[in-house]
Amino acid sequence: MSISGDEMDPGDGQEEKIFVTVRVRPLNVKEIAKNDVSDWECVSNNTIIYKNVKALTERSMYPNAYTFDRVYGCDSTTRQVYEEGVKRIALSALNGFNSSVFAYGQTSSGKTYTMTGITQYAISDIFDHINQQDDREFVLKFSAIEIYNECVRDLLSADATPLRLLDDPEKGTIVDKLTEIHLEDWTHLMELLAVCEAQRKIGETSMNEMSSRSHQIIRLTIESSPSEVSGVGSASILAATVNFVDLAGSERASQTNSVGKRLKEGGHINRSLLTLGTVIRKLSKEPNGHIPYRDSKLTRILQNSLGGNAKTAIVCTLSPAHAHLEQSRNTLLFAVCAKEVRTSAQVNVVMSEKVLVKQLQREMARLEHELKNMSGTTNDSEAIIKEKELQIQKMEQEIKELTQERDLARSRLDELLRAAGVDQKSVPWVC
Ligand SMILES: Nc1ncnc2c1ncn2[C@@H]1O[C@H](COP(=O)(O)OP(=O)(O)OP(=O)(O)O)[C@@H](O)[C@H]1O
Repeated sequence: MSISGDEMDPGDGQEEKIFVTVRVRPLNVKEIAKNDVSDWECVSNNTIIYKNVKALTERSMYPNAYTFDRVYGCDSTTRQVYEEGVKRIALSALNGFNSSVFAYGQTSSGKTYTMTGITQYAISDIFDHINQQDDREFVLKFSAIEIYNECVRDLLSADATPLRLLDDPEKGTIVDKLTEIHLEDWTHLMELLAVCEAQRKIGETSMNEMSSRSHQIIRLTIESSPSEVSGVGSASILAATVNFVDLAGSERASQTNSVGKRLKEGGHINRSLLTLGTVIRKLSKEPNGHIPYRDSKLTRILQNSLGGNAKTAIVCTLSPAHAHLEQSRNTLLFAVCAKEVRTSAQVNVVMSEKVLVKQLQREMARLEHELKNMSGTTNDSEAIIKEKELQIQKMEQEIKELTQERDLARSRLDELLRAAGVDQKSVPWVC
């Protein structure tokens, strides 16, 4: 697989908007059984409209048409959602840009369904790309984080002790002691994803038998360095991460009939999503003002993806059912704000000690060479000066001799004039 310029948009350090898409899933069996109807229609590649005619005649504070980078109706495939924009963002990590792909939406709207496909398509493309490159060597590292009830957990560790978040002046927020596993191949990926799935907190609610009760971040770190055959031209080492974020779904306790444990989870989920919504809204309206990233673990961990050094795509998922109109509108409002948010991704170049030593050695050799050339030039100049000095001495000697000869000639002339009795003053050429 080759990555074309279109797919691997460089744009180092340039601001760009978050790529926002909306995907509507089909009505599910329960919704059909309740004779619910579909409220939404994608009328073009990027416009989705509210099609409930009765409501159109009512005065509504909500818009009835929304435009995004792409919209996908209920007959769309995850492959389409991936190929038409999300892929470009995800694969930019191969070129050293941090990137993130999020799924956001109410519970049971299709976030996990969409993100599972996107994660696998993207990592499959990353493997293909790596296999076709012989001028660079790649190392892939896999890690997985879960945020459950505001606690951060390592999905690759049997130890459920919450992990601490630390502030790194260069990298931003980092998850302390997070397991990173060297990813070998496709089979290895499938094993790791299965471990994450088994570890992730899933519970049954009345809206989704397999509801994700936590936020999940699958993180792939891609490091690449010039291979032996590539020569010195491309000496940089690139390191970037791509995050695949499957958020827990926003929900109303009344709709999910939550009590006890599920209600508590729902409270945490909604609070962190509220912070995410506030962060996105503030970034879209006053990006230079105070952004409350630190109000939730989710926004702290994803700070770079939301307004910093990253390329970001958000897939907002909707249930089409009329029963979920309010939630769908909230999701669309989130999406409207998200499309105004700008990030500015930079190529992340790192130096290994080996490369650093090599570069210093090269620089020293260059300086030594320059020094030698300079001392060569100095020697030449000294020789020229010496030669000139000799010439000057010779000329001074000649002047001295000529002056002596002139004086001798004058005195002889005086003698001759005196002997001839000629008055010297009457001879004009005798001074
Ligand atoms: N586009 C789609 N086409 C067909 N089925 C879908 C689609 N999206 C979701 N589904 C189905 O709908 C159900 C709910 O989807 P999913 O679990 O992905 O929702 P979710 O948004 O992740 O929910 P939660 O927030 O509760 O975890 C699943 O059975 C899934 O297979």
